[in-house]
Amino acid sequence: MLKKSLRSKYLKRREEMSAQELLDADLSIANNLLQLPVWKFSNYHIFLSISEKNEIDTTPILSIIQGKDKNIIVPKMNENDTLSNYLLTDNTKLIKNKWNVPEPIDGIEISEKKLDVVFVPLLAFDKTGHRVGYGKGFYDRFLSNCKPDVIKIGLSHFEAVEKISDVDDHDIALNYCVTPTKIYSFEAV
Ligand SMILES: Nc1nc2c(c(=O)[nH]1)N(C=O)[C@@H](CNc1ccc(C(=O)N[C@@H](CCC(=O)O)C(=O)O)cc1)CN2
Ligand SMILES: Nc1ncnc2c1ncn2[C@@H]1O[C@H](COP(=O)(O)OP(=O)(O)OP(=O)(O)O)[C@@H](O)[C@H]1O
Repeated sequence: MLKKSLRSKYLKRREEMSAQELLDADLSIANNLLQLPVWKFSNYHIFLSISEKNEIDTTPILSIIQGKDKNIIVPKMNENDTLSNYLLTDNTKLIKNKWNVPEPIDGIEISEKKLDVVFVPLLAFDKTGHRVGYGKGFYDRFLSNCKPDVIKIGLSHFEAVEKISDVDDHDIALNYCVTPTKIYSFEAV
């Protein structure tokens, strides 16, 4: 399927989820993440959710990472469709930007090269680990600046589609994708 049709199909599926379904999904995903072999590192990058768009609420995952005493780094959108990344501390003030993404106002900026694990938002993904987002290429651009062995973990409400047919050279595949019921590992692909 083409990215454009996947985008509209999965935005709609998400809109149709009930509050209880969303809550269950968030907790199951956080719980499944504990099984991944990714917890020995220091620097974990995670998006803060757009609740208005029924995104996976990353709050339970934040608690897990905090509980493990790791550094948490969160993105801030720039005008030119790039991301800057800031350390999340007790003092970090978060404000929703015009797309309803909670973001730090300022703080300690962290280089992409320091990140060990990145949790990636998505609308749909396929069996080879390619993903579709909102379509501005933020994450493809950001991931291309991370170190080559950064671990990329997609978080998805829904299971994999067979194939995204218009994958291009910019698209960076995930290492894992976690859904409420399954852990996909793309290491061998
Ligand atoms: N929580 C969260 N943070 C994230 C992402 C994400 O998917 N989720 N992103 C993942 O990449 C980036 C933000 N991506 C975005 C891409 C497009 C639009 C946007 O333009 N939205 C319009 C509809 C589309 C349009 O008009 O072109 C809108 O909401 O009105 C907003 C954010 C960075 N931070
Ligand atoms: N590394 C990059 N450098 C320059 N342009 C890029 C890069 N990655 C992606 N793009 C451009 O960004 C646009 C959107 O890409 P794509 O459709 O893959 O977005 P997406 O992955 O769905 O969105 P997002 O990453 O924001 O969730 C495309 O025109 C693509 O060419």
